[in-house]
Amino acid sequence: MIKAGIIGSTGYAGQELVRLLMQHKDAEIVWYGSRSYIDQKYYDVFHNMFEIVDDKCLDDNIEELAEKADVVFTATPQGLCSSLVSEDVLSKTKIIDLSADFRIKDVNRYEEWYRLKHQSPEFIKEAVYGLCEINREDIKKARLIANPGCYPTCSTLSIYPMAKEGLIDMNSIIIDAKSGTSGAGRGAKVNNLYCEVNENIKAYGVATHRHTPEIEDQLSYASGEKVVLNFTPHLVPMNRGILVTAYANLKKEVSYEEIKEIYDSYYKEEKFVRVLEKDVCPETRWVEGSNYVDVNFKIDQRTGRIIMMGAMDNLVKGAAGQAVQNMNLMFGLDEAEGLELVPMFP
Ligand SMILES: NC(=O)C1=CN([C@@H]2O[C@H](COP(=O)(O)OP(=O)(O)OC[C@H]3O[C@@H](n4cnc5c(N)ncnc54)[C@H](OP(=O)(O)O)[C@@H]3O)[C@@H](O)[C@H]2O)C=CC1
Ligand SMILES: CC(=O)N[C@@H](CCC(=O)OP(=O)(O)O)C(=O)O
Repeated sequence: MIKAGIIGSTGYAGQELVRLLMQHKDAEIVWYGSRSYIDQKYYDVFHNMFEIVDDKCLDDNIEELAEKADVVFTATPQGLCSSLVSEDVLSKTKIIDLSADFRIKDVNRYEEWYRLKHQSPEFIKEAVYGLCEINREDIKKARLIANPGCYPTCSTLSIYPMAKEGLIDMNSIIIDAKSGTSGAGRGAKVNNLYCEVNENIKAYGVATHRHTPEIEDQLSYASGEKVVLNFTPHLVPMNRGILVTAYANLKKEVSYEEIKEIYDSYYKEEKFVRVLEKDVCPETRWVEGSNYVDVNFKIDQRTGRIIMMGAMDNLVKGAAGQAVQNMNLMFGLDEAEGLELVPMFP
């Protein structure tokens, strides 16, 4: 049995990790970390866990946790994981960080976009970007995983085959994305109050969102070119879900069949990426509660652009599901263990 500790188990991403790990046949949770609920029963925070989890929340003692756990998930705000990582800790346990601390290889770029001083830049090089479909072999050998961001996961997987095949002008990409409110976390913020979010849709972080450099980096690695793009997220009045609609100029005339063959060749062996049938647009409701990313594309012959689309659950493939997928790879398990979740509807 893999012993798992979760720092930040009382947040939205953390509670989703608890839900998934409870159903994992090779893992058990040994540490329900919290900052605000120390010594309180976990089910007092999340009553869906009544008579399922009897443990109490514990503080974030990384030294003790590293001794107890084979893997530690940090589902905490930016900057916390980097303050905990050390050679001593990594010699005892593996870390899967759900925050952005180790996602961006250039520390200056991280500090500029996140307005934070990185606490352990010496580990950035070692950290593996945990986008399983792309970095699978490196993940298997890793001690420290930078679990990808939710928007970057959906955006990168939607665009990746076109970028890798050199079929689009990499400096013409515009990504329009939408997220449910759980993406903003459980902490109380005026912008996320019911009356602020309900019956409303708005853009935020326009031209400044912190996921921009992460998506640019991943698409640069894929295409071998330095990518600069526009990324505009929107907040929508639903609990879960991310929808990406991305636009790019095609470098040459291509047919639907050619591009479909390319998407299929990249993803036909990928359990969690579903390339939809012709003219079917991805919808968040068809992936909710599951680890699937649904992708598709449409060629607009009139404008010479391709429109690439993706939908996924921000808390599953966008956070906890992908983290468990990473854990499975790191421990030599079936990658899908604990993740064969059928999407829920309605
Ligand atoms: N929500 C999402 O869809 C996604 C989130 N992520 C990332 O996962 C991480 C967690 O996000 P999310 O669950 O949404 O956030 P929440 O605000 O819902 O939860 C944050 C968690 O971190 C704990 N925490 C907060 N501050 C500290 C601190 N200073 N020291 C220790 N623990 C602390 C909280 O503890 P307590 O409750 O006890 O105060 C809580 O358990 C973030 O880095 C986020 O970017 C990644 C992908 C998607
Ligand atoms: C709706 C909303 O606010 N979403 C968050 C992104 C989700 C998240 O927590 O970001 P990571 O994937 O980088 O960890 C945001 O825009 O900052």
